[in-house]
Amino acid sequence: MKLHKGLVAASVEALQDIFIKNRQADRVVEQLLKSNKKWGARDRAFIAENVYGIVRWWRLVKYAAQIDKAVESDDFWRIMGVWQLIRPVHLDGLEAPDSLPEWPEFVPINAEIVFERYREGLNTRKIAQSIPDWIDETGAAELGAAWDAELAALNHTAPVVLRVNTLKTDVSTVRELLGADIAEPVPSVPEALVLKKRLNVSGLDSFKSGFFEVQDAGSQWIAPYLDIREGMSVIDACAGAGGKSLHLAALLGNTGSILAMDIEHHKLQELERRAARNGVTNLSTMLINSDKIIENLAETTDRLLLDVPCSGLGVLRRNPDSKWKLKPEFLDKIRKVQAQILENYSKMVKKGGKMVYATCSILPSESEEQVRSFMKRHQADWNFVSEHRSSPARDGFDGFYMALLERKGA
Ligand SMILES: C[S@@+](CC[C@H](N)C(=O)[O-])C[C@H]1O[C@@H](n2cnc3c(N)ncnc32)[C@H](O)[C@@H]1O
Repeated sequence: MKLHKGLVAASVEALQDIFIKNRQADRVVEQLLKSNKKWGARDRAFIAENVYGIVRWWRLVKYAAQIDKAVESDDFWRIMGVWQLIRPVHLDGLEAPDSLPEWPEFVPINAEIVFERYREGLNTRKIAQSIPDWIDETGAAELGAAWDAELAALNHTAPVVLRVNTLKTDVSTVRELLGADIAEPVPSVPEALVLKKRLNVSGLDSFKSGFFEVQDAGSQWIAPYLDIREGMSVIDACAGAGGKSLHLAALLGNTGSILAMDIEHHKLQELERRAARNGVTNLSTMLINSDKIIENLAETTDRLLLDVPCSGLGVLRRNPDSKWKLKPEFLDKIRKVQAQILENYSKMVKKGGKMVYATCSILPSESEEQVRSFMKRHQADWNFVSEHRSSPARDGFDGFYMALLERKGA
């Protein structure tokens, strides 16, 4: 494939935004594509594939390029050139291109040395799988032998998965609208359709009409895990922009009530917009801006979802830049927040009611161990019912954890 210098330069700039200005990769790519409306589908695919590819394989490609810390624009051009050489071998197993274009920016690249370094890098897991030392060590310590496969699976490109909104339509109608060859059902996830071809789904009329939301298949296991029945009161206490609140509303068939809460106002505003599009009529939102808010809701709800803030180490397929931005101190801090949320928010459940504690982390220290430690303190008050995980390696889904607990004594 012939390289187009304008697209390469735009990708280089995007990488600088991500790694120097610390901006989020998906926002950077989205903004770049939006501000270049003349680019065709192939140009857009080039930008997305190269920027995400390099972010995902950042450590390996830097190793092959012999760059320790990318600082100057020259470093990013070199990384981009080296990626053009190794990408076909690394991702598709194809023959590498013979040479790069003779652009001045690529002059320092020696393909022979690049491939020597690339092959050498593949011998060390943290370089081969492009992961910071501390995450590799934490993953190995917590997951043991399972870490290898999970880490490799977390480096795959995630498919686009839709959750059909049963308040408005059904799976076969959406499948027909999108094309049966494009949208395929996912065994064991009844409302999910996985796209076999990249589509700009948010531009489709069926999306604007609220027929579906984009939501990973593993994430779609969480709302049903709460064991809800029509007419129940449900609190989604870490609702964010409401991926799971909307699913809960659909499972309730717009009966009962959902109270969606979060500490961030703008997320709840986005949730309200999405709820209107989805035809949800049983949901209200509440900002958590003091401890009193939670205290005042003591023993008021039949079901509680705690989809707590976490490291996001289960969703690296979708957010590969987060592995470079995550710090050990954040992980320590967020584990304390998770324990506090579980301790304080669980009081909102009525006696005889149920709650689900969920994370999008593959680390037991944020998931199973938090629940074990809660259960140790609250054996008199709570029963542990069950727990489940979606595994990138086993299921091909993002890595989610969910545990169902029941409050004793009705
Ligand atoms: C994993 S995200 C939620 C994702 C959301 N449930 C969904 O399905 O789209 C965790 C959320 O918890 C919120 N959060 C962080 N600290 C919180 C706290 N102390 N109480 C309630 N929510 C909190 C964050 O703002 C974030 O939106």
